[in-house]
Amino acid sequence: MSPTVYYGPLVNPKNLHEYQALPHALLGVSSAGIIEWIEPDVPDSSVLQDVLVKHGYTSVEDVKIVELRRGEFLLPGFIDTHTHAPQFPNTGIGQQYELLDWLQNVTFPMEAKFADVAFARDAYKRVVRRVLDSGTTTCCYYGSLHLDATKELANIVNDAGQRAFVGKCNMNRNSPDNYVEASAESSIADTKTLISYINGLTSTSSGPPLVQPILTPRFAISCTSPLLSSLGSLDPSLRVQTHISENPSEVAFTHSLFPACASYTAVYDTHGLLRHNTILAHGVHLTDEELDLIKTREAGISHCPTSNFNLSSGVAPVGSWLDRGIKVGLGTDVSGGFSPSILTAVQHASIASKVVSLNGGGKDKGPFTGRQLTIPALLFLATLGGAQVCDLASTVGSFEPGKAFDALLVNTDESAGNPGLWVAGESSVETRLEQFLFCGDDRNVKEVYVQGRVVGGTAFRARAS
Ligand SMILES: O=c1[nH]c(=O)c2nc[nH]c2[nH]1
Ligand SMILES: [Zn+2]
Repeated sequence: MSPTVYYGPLVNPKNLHEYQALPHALLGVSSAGIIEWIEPDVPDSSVLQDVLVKHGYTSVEDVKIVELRRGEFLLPGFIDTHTHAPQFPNTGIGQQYELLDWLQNVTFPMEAKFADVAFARDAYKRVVRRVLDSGTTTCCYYGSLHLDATKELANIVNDAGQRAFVGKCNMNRNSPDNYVEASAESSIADTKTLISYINGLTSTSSGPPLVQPILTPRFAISCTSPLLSSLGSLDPSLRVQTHISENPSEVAFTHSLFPACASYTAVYDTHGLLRHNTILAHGVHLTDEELDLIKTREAGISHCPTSNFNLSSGVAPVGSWLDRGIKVGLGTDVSGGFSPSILTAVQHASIASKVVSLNGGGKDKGPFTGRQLTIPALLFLATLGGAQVCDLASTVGSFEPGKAFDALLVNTDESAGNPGLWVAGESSVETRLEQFLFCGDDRNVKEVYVQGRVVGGTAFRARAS
């Protein structure tokens, strides 16, 4: 890969309160896919040569220059902090159920099919392509409980060049006979085998491996205490993903299974699974004491609003989490959620925050509690917030020298094939971003870059076909 310089509009999240919108930016990416420098304002392309010389190139010939066209802008890639690869074939069905019935009637039967590795391979190829083309450059994947199928998922993600965490479910109780692990010991043995396998994959890009293993206790209900303890005593540098406090019946069942634990959160904490690299999906019904514990342990929460609406789980008080300083990202949670796109999660996160706001209360507790999420906050959750939750904020989530170039080239021009929604003429970068977040879809995702390499998007697909 040659060094590349991108020239044109760029959107860069900074924090929950602000983002940069630069109409004429220059961004230099090394041949290893690392951002080397950003020039925020180069309105006149005639000075391009001077700027390049300043950054060590002797001439324009030394680099590939990608000049963005009308309606295009660069955005850091989306980070999906929670989804289930083996549930994609179920997308869009089952919304009549709440969580526990949905698991029994819809989800476990589908996941059980992933015992068949050929079936898994076929499904996972399509899953990973769809997720990448939706603009997700980093994804936290739950696999099924099957070792071989989850190895296939890791292979496919690695071959596709996506940055990802891949885990196989640990679940040795309260699951159907045809979809349960035989014992805590066999669950741990398979988990260790998967970790070694993923750590042994050869990365398709330069730099650190894009695919990493992640511990995946499905949720407390499906794991015995010995299984949770064994997982908690594996290498603490391993990330953990699990579900928490999604639905009232789930919370009550969890309390009945772990009567000695003060709370659902305490179940994970007492088993060594609540730590700075833990991703907790949902958290809709967490108490103040639990939120304090999550903050103390520096764990993060994956907010999955599409799923929370779809399975009638509730409306998460995300603003109060943000005011407490808890790390928050977005998750699609397919197929509890019915869309693989973080854009849908952004839209539903906005609506969920408006529902919380309409219900009133708590506005005096901080800038986010009880208020609707702003565009800077929504953008942050979809990018940098997700990176923090994944313990990857020094690598991805925004455009900064030293970070990987994980990015989207967004096309909001009429020609993208999602026409009629965009303000005609020369609208500002801010307007285009807001319209993309609320009306955009994968037709507007022209190129998807992971570590500088194009791995998805409409133009990528057109070139491949
Ligand atoms: O949204 C969810 N999806 C799942 O597959 C699941 N398993 C436990 N809890 C869960 N919640
Ligand atoms: Zn989930």
